Amino acid sequence: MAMLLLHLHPSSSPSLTCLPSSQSLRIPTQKSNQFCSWRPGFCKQSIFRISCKGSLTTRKKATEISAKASAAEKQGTYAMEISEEAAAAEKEGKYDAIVIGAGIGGLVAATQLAIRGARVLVLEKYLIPGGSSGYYERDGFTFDVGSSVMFGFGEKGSLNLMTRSLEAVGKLVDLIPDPTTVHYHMPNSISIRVHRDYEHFICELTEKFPHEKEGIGKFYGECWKVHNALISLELKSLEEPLYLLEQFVRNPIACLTLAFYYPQNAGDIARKYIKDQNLLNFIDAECFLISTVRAYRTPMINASMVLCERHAGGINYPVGGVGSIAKQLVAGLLERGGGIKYKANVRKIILRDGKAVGVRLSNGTEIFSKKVISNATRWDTFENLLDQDAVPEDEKKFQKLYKKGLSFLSIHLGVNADVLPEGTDCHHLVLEDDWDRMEDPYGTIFLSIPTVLDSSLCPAGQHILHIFTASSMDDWQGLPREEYIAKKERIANVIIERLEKTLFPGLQKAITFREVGTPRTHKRYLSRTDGTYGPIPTGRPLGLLGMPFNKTDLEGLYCVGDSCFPGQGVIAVTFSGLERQSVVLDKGYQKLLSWIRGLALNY
Ligand SMILES: NC(=O)c1ccc[n+]([C@@H]2O[C@H](COP(=O)([O-])OP(=O)(O)OC[C@H]3O[C@@H](n4cnc5c(N)ncnc54)[C@H](O)[C@@H]3O)[C@@H](O)[C@H]2O)c1
Ligand SMILES: CC(C)=CCC/C(C)=C/C=C/C(C)=C/C=C/C(C)=C/C=C/C=C(C)/C=C/C=C(C)/C=C/C=C(\C)CCC=C(C)C
Repeated sequence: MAMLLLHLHPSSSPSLTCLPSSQSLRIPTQKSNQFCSWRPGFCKQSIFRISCKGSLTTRKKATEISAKASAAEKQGTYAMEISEEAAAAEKEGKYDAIVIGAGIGGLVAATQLAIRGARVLVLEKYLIPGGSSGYYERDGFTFDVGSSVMFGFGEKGSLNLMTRSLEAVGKLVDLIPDPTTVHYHMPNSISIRVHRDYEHFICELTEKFPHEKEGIGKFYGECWKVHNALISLELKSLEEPLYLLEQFVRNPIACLTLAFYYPQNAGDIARKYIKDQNLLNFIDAECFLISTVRAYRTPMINASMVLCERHAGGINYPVGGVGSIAKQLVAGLLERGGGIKYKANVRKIILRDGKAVGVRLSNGTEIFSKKVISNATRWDTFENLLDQDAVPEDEKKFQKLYKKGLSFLSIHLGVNADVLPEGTDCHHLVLEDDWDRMEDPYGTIFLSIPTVLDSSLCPAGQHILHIFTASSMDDWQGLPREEYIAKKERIANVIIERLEKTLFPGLQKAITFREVGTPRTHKRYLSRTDGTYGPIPTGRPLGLLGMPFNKTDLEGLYCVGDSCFPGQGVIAVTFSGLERQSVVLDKGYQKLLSWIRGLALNY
């Protein structure tokens, strides 16, 4: 293949059936600022199934493959899944593409290539797919490794990227709609639920800040403007000039709207309309949840996508845990002739005449391909997998604009079910008394309780509490083993005590299972340098302007994942996997994009 062709399958509008039937989703527009007209009864917890166009046989085969993979994994033999086509390609040394890493970004890129007939091999260092969106099993509990708030499974618009990526390989996952995206527990006793129903949420927020009713409407209204523009486009890579041209011709208003907001940040727009410092802090928390920085450093396009899509497509939890998404993508990849090898640690990207032509594994094996796609972070890709003299100038630009965000301390708990009050929400953000601690290590606590939606993830009469909070690798390096373990338990206890005080009296005593991970754990199992959660801007960014796309300045080397446009988040890395590369106007257009990114550097 002289070029990579990656884009969404054209036949991609899934049909959604709600079991039992509930009201259909309403997508508010920016005009919809009618507060307090919300009525209860909307979308009770029901499982809905995304039905795919794939044939029954394909789906049956897929289920069998997933079951086989799960069984192999349990027996510890899940080292390699490779189709006959991929095995033949390996023998002939003829892969079209090697993907380093089976995170969601890597798997989406691999499957999108495979459906276009490319011979693809994914190389994953760990034992199972998914990376941060993986899972692990202990004592009857299925824990999500990281991600748990799932966008991209919506019914309408073009942002249902998860559904469409799965559907492209004939796969489906059963979903449980989350009626509340997140329950905020913030300083000054601010307790706010982000209901799936937009008006219900706006109503609750306005009740807390009645004097800011107009500002609230205007800020969120401007977010809807961006969201409406986003959903009206066919979403593909902005690196494809002909696609962009086509979108501009078809929908000039939407494209101009996006171009207008492209270099802007959510915080500046919020400050145009809102004066109350508590409310501005709350909007910072809304952005922090998705970008781990405050609103003035969060691109307006990303903020709008999240703040609106949670009400439009909604947040939906995959039955069986977040890990089922990666399992299904792998099954689809295998059916489309691709392959995946686990415990395959890529040590170097092999360059010939400045061009990426393959990879070398830690056991010395060399595998060659026409293109290499890295799902490792850009730091890992350019600092570890390539020699320093090979790092292109454009990467240095990226490293000036973005730095590694903090890592996480994560606590996975099993608890007796009766410690949770009735009606407890699935996701919580807790910062009790000081807004200034929001971005600090151990400041804000993220809490996810997936078992309030899917009780199959734990033994009867129990719940899972997945708690995480920012933590720096510097805090954990060079400690002797015993000190390391003691420190883990000490800090975890403080976090658990805070939750006991704020949300769940009696929590300590209700714990039946407990496992604590640190930035060292993240680094080890996710192979992310310093265990970083993802890139954050070094200063005040020009919105999304500085974010690099997939193509790198090294011929044959592409990146996907959260250090590519549009950034952190499972739906964002899915977008990053939907690359399409055309040779038409390629070089000149790439130069133009690089020049645009340069503007962010000079700002
Ligand atoms: N880390 C968390 O706790 C957490 C929590 C919530 C959400 N998330 C989201 O998950 C997203 C990350 O997705 P992603 O697709 O960018 O990446 P990822 O980190 O999920 O996956 C990358 C994969 O590449 C593998 N890998 C890395 N280097 C390798 C090498 N040299 N050889 C072989 N395999 C290698 C890793 O083992 C991992 O499986 C982030 O955007 C983040 O928002 C993460
Ligand atoms: C040429 C140029 C440059 C331009 C032109 C103009 C235009 C046309 C433009 C366009 C654009 C576009 C298309 C864009 C797109 C974008 C997108 C898609 C975006 C997306 C984003 C997403 C995101 C950001 C997401 C995120 C999420 C997240 C991160 C999440 C998270 C979560 C968590 C952390 C959870 C936790 C919580 C608790 C537990 C509480």
